[in-house]
Amino acid sequence: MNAHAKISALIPADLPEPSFEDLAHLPGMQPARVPIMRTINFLKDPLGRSMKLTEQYGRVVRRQDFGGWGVSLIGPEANELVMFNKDKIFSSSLGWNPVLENLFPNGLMLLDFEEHRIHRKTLSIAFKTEPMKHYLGELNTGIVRGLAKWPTTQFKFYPAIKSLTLDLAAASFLGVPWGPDGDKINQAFVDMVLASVSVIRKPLPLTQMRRGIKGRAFMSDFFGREIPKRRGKTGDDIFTQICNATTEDGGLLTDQEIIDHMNFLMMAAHDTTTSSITSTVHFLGTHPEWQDRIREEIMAVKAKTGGELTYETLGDLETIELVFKEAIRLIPPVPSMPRRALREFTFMNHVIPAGTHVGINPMVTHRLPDVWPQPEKFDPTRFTAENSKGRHKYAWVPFGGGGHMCLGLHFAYMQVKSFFFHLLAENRIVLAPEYKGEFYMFPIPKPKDGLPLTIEKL
Ligand code: HEM
Repeated sequence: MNAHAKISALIPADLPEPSFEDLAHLPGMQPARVPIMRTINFLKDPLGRSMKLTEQYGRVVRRQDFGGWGVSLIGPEANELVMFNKDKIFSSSLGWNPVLENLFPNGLMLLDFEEHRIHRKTLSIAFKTEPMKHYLGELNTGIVRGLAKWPTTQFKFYPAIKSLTLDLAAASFLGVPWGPDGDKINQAFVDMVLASVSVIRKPLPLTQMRRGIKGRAFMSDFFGREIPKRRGKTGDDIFTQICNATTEDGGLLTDQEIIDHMNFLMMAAHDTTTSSITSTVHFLGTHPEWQDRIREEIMAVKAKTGGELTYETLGDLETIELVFKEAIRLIPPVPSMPRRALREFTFMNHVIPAGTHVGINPMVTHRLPDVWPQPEKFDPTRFTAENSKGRHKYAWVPFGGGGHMCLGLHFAYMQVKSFFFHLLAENRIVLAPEYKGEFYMFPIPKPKDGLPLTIEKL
């Protein structure tokens, strides 16, 4: 496989960039006098603004965000059309590249169609049962060690979990503790992630993008030096698995491909897991009765296994799964997903031209009242088998769907279960009385105040 991408043969070279006039027949925004103000206002309240647009215009909305024109498609049917992508109309590569290409070029999510399929199949080896069992062991050990270091008085949860998930990644992704280079790797990685969501997209001096690009160079160098040590070796960490993964034609990935995949994987895993654990903790704090129900299941697992969380007992922790699903319904870690239409298509009787930037929006779909009665209410029982009957398959899409559905989904569930298993067995999460947490909902949700709380020993 060629190291550098590689626009899929299905992507026309002369794809137009639709203007307001090209989209004028669609419901939605009029051109703003000062477009940057529109972006600023959107960033102030992404959820409120997006909900309002849907109430005002419906499920196909012409939008002017971040300077350009595009279309938001809302609802389960839209999600299915775009994510399932039966007719290969939508390019993920052309959707995500403007956001991520500088820092995470050729990451799996930035590939399309056949090329994507081949790489996805190759990487899947790292998420099979045997390596997953090993990761669980690493997660259990790392979480117990990490929790022991947390204060017994009030502290900000968000920075603490962010640092813990990064430590956990060292063991399960790289198979080593961060070591002497640890702080530098940590910083390089944090810089890359921050740059990927920074407003200034050019690597000008003193910008986050410049720091991110430097971080990428550092990480690429780190992975590049490590690859020869991993090839031909056995190892249960994701990196070693990928260094030895074979493609359909029996070959190994090139060094550059491994570097690109590792950089992307760590980014895809880190902030999303941090965000989702944080929102779950937030809702468990505001609804403590769910902590007790989860604890009962934890105790049952402990009684069964002699105290451990084993791979085989993950399925017994059903309640944490319900709570987690409800938390990421309300606060999806990836609130919207970009694509670009390669051909003209029709949705809900609206003809949408080739080249259009198309956004699908879990943040809004997850709050549609016809799909989710009393959408603002935190109610994990929505996800019991009984209550899920008849719900559209694409109504709940925090992990996406179709060909690009999150490859780390089971890893994420496992990490979340391991975290709460160890946290709640002997502790409870306590928020200040009357605490009302608020989240920045975009680009990756996080609490505005860092989520101050106390972990109280029972
Ligand atoms: C709660 C945690 C997570 C959430 C909510 C999440 C969400 C998502 C979403 C929405 C996508 C699809 C984006 C699109 O279609 O445009 C995605 C893709 C992906 N995620 Fe995750 N993710 C999470 C954790 C992880 C973890 C832990 C890993 C790795 C261990 C991971 C690896 C990936 C990869 C490789 C892709 C690209 C898949 C492809 O394009 O085929 N994610 N994730």
